[in-house]
Amino acid sequence: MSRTQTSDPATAEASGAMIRTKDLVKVHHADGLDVRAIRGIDLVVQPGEFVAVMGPSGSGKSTVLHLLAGLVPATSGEIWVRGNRLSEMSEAERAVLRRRHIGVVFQFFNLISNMTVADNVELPSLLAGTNPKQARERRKYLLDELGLSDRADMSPARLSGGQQQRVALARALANEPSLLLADEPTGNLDSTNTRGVVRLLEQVHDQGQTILLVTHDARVASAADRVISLFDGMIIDDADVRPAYDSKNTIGSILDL
Ligand SMILES: Nc1ncnc2c1ncn2[C@@H]1O[C@H](COP(=O)(O)OP(=O)(O)OP(=O)(O)O)[C@@H](O)[C@H]1O
Repeated sequence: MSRTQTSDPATAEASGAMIRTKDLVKVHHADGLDVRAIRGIDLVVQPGEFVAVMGPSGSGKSTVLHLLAGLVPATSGEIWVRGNRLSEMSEAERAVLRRRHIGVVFQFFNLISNMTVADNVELPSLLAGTNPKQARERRKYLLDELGLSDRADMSPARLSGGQQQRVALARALANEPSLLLADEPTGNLDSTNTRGVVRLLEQVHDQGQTILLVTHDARVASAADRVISLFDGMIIDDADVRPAYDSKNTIGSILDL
């Protein structure tokens, strides 16, 4: 069922959307060239939704995530996250919004190599003022769920790309963010580890957190409530793939969990 007609930004603001964009445009400037990466996106994501963003290489998926995380400014148009208009916030205010409410996993994991895996995962909780015992328990739970408990005391620099990617996901989820933004969280993973990540995303979703992730993997997209297809910087399809807020139905059988 196409739902592009129902994503009305005006309605969404009144209904407390987690994400709202209006006429969002992003032009990258590089080597004297202008690349129109995002060409007018109106998007509404409600709290608790699990949204997968798909599309061919270069269609603008990563750019959308960076914009929503407030890491790059829009060329024109507006973005609201949890009702905060990103363009009206300072850099520092956007950093606070991310630290308190948004977990981000990008293709470059930005793990700190002179800290252990455990410390990397605990850091966001400690920065947010969580007590150390709780931060440790949350870290243990996440690393266990992602099959990384035996790597806790190592430097991330000594892990494989797929392991680093899972550490980055654990770090993003440490604070139980109300919004998870993830770029290809299973891109480097074999099917066993993909199942582990999807299982964790299902749990996060069941707890009511909002997820917006970019994926090329149809198995991961099957876990979502909604799949948005980008092409040439525009949304060309926006479809409910299963009843919203019913995350316990088909994914188990699809992934043979
Ligand atoms: N920092 C940048 N400077 C210049 N152009 C950029 C920059 N980042 C992205 N682009 C261009 O913007 C367009 C969209 O890129 P983006 O990375 O968002 O696509 P994508 O759908 O995530 O691709 P992929 O699936 O390959 O990661 C591409 O044409 C890309 O070359």
